[in-house]
Amino acid sequence: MVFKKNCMELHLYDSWERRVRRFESIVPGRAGLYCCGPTVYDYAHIGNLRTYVFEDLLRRTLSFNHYQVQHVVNITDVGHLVSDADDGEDKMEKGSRRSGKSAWEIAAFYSAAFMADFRALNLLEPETWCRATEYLPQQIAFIRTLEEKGYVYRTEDGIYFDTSRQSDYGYLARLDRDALQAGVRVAVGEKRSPTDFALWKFSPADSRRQMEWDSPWGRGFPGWHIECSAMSAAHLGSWFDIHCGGEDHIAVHHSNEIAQTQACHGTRLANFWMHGYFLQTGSEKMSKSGGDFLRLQSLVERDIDPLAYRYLCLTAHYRSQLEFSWDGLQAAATALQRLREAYHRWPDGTQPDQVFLDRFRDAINSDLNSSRALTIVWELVRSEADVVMRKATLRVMDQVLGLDLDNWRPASHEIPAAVKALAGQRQAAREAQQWQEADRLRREIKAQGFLVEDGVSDWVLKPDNN
Ligand SMILES: Nc1ncnc2c1ncn2[C@@H]1O[C@H](COP(=O)(O)OP(=O)(O)OP(=O)(O)O)[C@@H](O)[C@H]1O
Ligand SMILES: [Zn+2]
Repeated sequence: MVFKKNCMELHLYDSWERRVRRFESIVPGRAGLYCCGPTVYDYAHIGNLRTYVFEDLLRRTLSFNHYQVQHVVNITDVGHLVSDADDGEDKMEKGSRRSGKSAWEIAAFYSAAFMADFRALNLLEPETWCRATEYLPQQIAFIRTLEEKGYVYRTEDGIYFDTSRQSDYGYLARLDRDALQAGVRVAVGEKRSPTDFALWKFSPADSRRQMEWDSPWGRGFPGWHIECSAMSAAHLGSWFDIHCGGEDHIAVHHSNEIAQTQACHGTRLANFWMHGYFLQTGSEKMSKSGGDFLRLQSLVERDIDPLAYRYLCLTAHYRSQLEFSWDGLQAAATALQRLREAYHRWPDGTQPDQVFLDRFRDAINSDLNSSRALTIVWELVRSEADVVMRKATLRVMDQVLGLDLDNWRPASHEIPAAVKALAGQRQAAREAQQWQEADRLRREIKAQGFLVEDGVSDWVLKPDNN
């Protein structure tokens, strides 16, 4: 798994070939990057966000290697069903029932929440965000071409892609189709093969969906996989540089994107397929469906800077699973704090240390070895190199790591223990309904330069800036 060759040139792991190979862009100097985006029926959890941190690291590394990156991220706001086998409810309609809001309202709400997380993690804004519901004509045209080429069939509930037409279907996942096919019952109105997938699903005959459109095959909605093939091709063409997602996409979503693109355009869509591995809780993938998940906001509520989570992600290689623990996160927060303090102690300079920078480039160009890159960062920080040079070097490295060192400001007021003690006394006075004493303590806290605010079950202290 570890890639040892000296690779000042960028080398990346390609899931299609299952090896690390040299990255060369299709158009010199430019790199097209498509990343499967969130299904906006709920908040993103920090597992989802780990994948976007990996993709951001990739994007920054491409820029570091002087590629002009065209980065496209989709928003899945229709068609992602609860089950990968094309059964069950659309996650958006399910989210709508849960919240009592319309599917359109929750799509807008959770897209905005996702983008707030994106910014909090200092992820670079993609050139293009694209929503599946805004690309219906492209998806329908795609399915029509597949139909004309004889790749589809109709069942009672939709239009399906016939995977038996492709001898190498599922190559990305090295799928054993014969084993899958064995023992499968074939019935009228059902899929012909377990690997076949929906391109278009019909609205139920007896009820209306919130999100549905007319099509040549009947009223309904597009399948999840067609959206990514259609939108990536719309923005990057049907043969572009890199397509990313989480490891769970290899077996179904990306295998299906490749199958339908091969059938429609004769390409496997992207030259490199790259996958971020899971954030785990216990031995399980952190997942929304599992219910037990942490949001970025859950960390903020515990006073943990979102960038500490970014740092934690960088400590592990993107192709290894990362076990979440609060201790690990706290250690990342401490390391980030020390890095920030060192950086801000040093005077500004413009001349980086070339030897350290070359070692850093070598690490990051070795299939994004971010943990090795961080080790080099700390060697630099603890080195004897001139501090002005150290700062200039760290500034360049941070363009890749994205820890936003430049914009961090030391807190102007640490809250003194004596003020915290006064706030505790005031809380006790309030609980005893001694309102005058509570007010007196509030004034005393204010005299020391702090404001105390009452939360639902606790109090919060803030510097009094007036
Ligand atoms: N635990 C995880 N760790 C890392 N990446 C993940 C994890 N779970 C999902 N992802 C990735 O997050 C991205 C967004 O996925 P999406 O919003 O569709 O959520 P999802 O896969 O439906 O999540 P869940 O399975 O938790 O319901 C995808 O690239 C997916 O592969
Ligand atoms: Zn996708």
